[in-house]
Amino acid sequence: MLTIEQMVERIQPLDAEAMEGAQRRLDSLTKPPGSLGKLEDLAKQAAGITGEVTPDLSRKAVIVMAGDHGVCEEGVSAFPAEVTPQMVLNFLTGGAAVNVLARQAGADVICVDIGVNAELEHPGLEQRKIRRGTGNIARGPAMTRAEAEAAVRAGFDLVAEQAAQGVRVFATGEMGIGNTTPSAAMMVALTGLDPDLAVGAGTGIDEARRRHKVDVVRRAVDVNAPDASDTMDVLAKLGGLEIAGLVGVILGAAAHRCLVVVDGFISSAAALVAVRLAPLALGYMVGSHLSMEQGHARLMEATGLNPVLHMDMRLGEGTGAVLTFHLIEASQRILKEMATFESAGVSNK
Ligand SMILES: O=C(O)c1ccc[n+]([C@@H]2O[C@H](COP(=O)([O-])O)[C@@H](O)[C@H]2O)c1
Ligand SMILES: Cc1cc2nc[nH]c2cc1C
Repeated sequence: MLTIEQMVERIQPLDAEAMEGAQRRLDSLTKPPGSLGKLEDLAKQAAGITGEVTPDLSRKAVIVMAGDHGVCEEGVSAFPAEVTPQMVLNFLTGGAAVNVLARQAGADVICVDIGVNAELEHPGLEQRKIRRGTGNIARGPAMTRAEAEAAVRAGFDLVAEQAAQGVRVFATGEMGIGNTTPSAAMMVALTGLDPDLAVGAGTGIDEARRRHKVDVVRRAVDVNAPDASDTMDVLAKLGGLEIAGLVGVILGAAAHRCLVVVDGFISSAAALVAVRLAPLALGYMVGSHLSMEQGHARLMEATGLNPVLHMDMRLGEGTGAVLTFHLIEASQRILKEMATFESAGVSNK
């Protein structure tokens, strides 16, 4: 059983030699140097991550972590908490948005019950429940430190299993009614940002309810008084089980030299925790889209991620990250299929 420190120690810097090889290959292709912009960055990053200039990135998976939130009793979401287990069944029968987009991208959907407040049974469900939902963060801690560590470990171990089966590209997905509240609370605790700028409309609350949610976030940070220099303390006191699970997914992907595409607001809160625990993990992450959730741009900036897509989405589930799989595939095809100046007989300057 790995400790958080042992997971972090397994993360190595990107392979500079492979990145230089990818740069040389890109510069030999029939285009002005750098003219494919972020597609070139993605190709170089994939080389640095895998250690190969033209890696096999055909196996892709989105890991959808599901968990419930005690803070829902404060009236912070536009939807009732029952939607979390209901949507888990929808993921398992293939009817959710992420299922559709993953089918199109040729990616597996792995649905994980890490903290749903219901007993769920389905042959396709990854059962890794730590507890049935978190405590209400407006009144006390979300979970114990041991529970937070167990949830991180669950995500790390799942990625280890998938990487052993050949998956090289992961997307972070989540489902949890109420989870924009703990995400905003963690962001406030870790960055010192004004809660009014971190709290957004989530599933679609009106401005009066958003102001109430700002107050709930303020109370959560005051009541729990997490130590901002102790990232696991912030995660345990203010986080969520699916958020902690995604921290493990990100650390696991980095430790196993896989790409991990970070989805929207909640996934980015997990990414911020992951970079605070393991700064080297940032090199393994790919920013996907800029969510409509207020605070996402600042959260990505605090994490060091850049969004490649601006699609006005705010669904979660990993939908924006799975869309970004197409751009990763595009960058690989450029590396592998374009003619070189030499092969095509095109003058290079
Ligand atoms: O990914 C995002 O940027 C995002 C923004 C707003 C809402 N969500 C999703 O909506 C749920 C959380 O919203 P809420 O209002 O219940 O806190 C949860 O299931 C998330 O997957 C996701
Ligand atoms: C229906 C529904 C689907 C979702 N998927 C992710 N968060 C969600 C929230 C709701 C309410």
